[in-house]
Amino acid sequence: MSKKKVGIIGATGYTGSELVRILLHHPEVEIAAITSESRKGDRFSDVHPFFRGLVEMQLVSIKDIESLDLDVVFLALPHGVSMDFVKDHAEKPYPIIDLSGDFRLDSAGTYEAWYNKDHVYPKGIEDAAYGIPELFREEIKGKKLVANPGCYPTSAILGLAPLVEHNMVEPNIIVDSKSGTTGAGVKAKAATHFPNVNDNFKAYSVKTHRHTIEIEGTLNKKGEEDLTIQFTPHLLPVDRGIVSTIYAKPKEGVDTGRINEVFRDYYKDEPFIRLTDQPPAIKEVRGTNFCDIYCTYDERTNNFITISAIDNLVKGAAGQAVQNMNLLFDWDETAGLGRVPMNP
Ligand SMILES: NC(=O)C1=CN([C@@H]2O[C@H](COP(=O)(O)OP(=O)(O)OC[C@H]3O[C@@H](n4cnc5c(N)ncnc54)[C@H](OP(=O)(O)O)[C@@H]3O)[C@@H](O)[C@H]2O)C=CC1
Ligand SMILES: CC(=O)N[C@@H](CCC(=O)OP(=O)(O)O)C(=O)O
Repeated sequence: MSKKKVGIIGATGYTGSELVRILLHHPEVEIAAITSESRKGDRFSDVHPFFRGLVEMQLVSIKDIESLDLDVVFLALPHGVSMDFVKDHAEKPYPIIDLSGDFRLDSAGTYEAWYNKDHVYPKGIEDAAYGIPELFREEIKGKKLVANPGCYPTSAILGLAPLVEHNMVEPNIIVDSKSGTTGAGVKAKAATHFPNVNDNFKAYSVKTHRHTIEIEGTLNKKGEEDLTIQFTPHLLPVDRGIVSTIYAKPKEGVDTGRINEVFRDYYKDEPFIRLTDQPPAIKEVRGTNFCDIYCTYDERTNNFITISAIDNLVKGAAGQAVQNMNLLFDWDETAGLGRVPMNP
């Protein structure tokens, strides 16, 4: 069987180059096009020198992909830009896996409220499946459009889903997350400038981060009552990795001693979820599609505590996108993703 042809749109950024890194060793695909508007005509390895001798192909413009007969397209574009692409290419035969936030929420109104931007293609929101395979495997299969989740939401949702789906927790939940700076993208900005991040640590977007609604909206599809998430992101002085620490009160009458059994059962056949007996570390998942989760109950404070760790560029973005592609094509879900974490 010939390999499927993949297009990667927006590959001068971090998730685009991470997609190339993963797909280079995927047994079922060949990379047919890598696009950039700002660097078209340059070699991919000129933009990302760590690919020298490995990927020497030329970057092309989005308008050049039409002649290539692609089988699947990944969008590694900023939100607000992806939706234009999806609108213009909705009738093409290939499925699109969008890494931006443009199709993750439940309506154009919700999007406009949290992103301060008009949505140009609300039909895409109706058509898209939310791409966390562990929770929405059946909905993702056969879709033309997958809304790949945000990095913080991936870590929070996977750390909470078993408790929410088993109706074990009160609806007010605290999610306290810390991310490496690649989460902010490749463009230079003051917030991620070396002296502002190095040897430093701070919270940002308190009460207002757009991932709050993504976490709430997604978990509400799984639970019996609507949740309110107090989500606070923090910036870590590391390049990649996210740890989320989650606090939830058990519902009256819940058998709190069952928490480990509930998580074990919920994730029993999941190749990328590893339940840990101590709090996980970002270096234990670095470069991989794993989400490591620790869960416990604190009798003194009457809190469930779960702690999850992912690599924001892999399970939080490109790796999960490849996992979604594997589902769409009915391939082994782990194809191309079998890596050992890079530690130290
Ligand atoms: N970084 C992360 O950890 C995660 C990111 N995401 C999402 O994935 C998408 C890609 O993220 P990431 O790779 O970090 O982003 P980057 O900012 O690193 O890269 C975005 C790419 O999009 C292209 N682009 C096209 N049009 C525009 C435009 N108008 N403004 C800016 N860039 C443009 C650029 O390439 P060129 O101009 O050369 O064509 C650029 O390389 C985003 O929507 C992000 O929110 C999701 C989960 C995690
Ligand atoms: C550290 C950092 O800045 N992280 C980004 C989130 C990255 C991500 O997942 O973004 P999307 O939902 O836009 O895809 C932020 O807080 O905006």
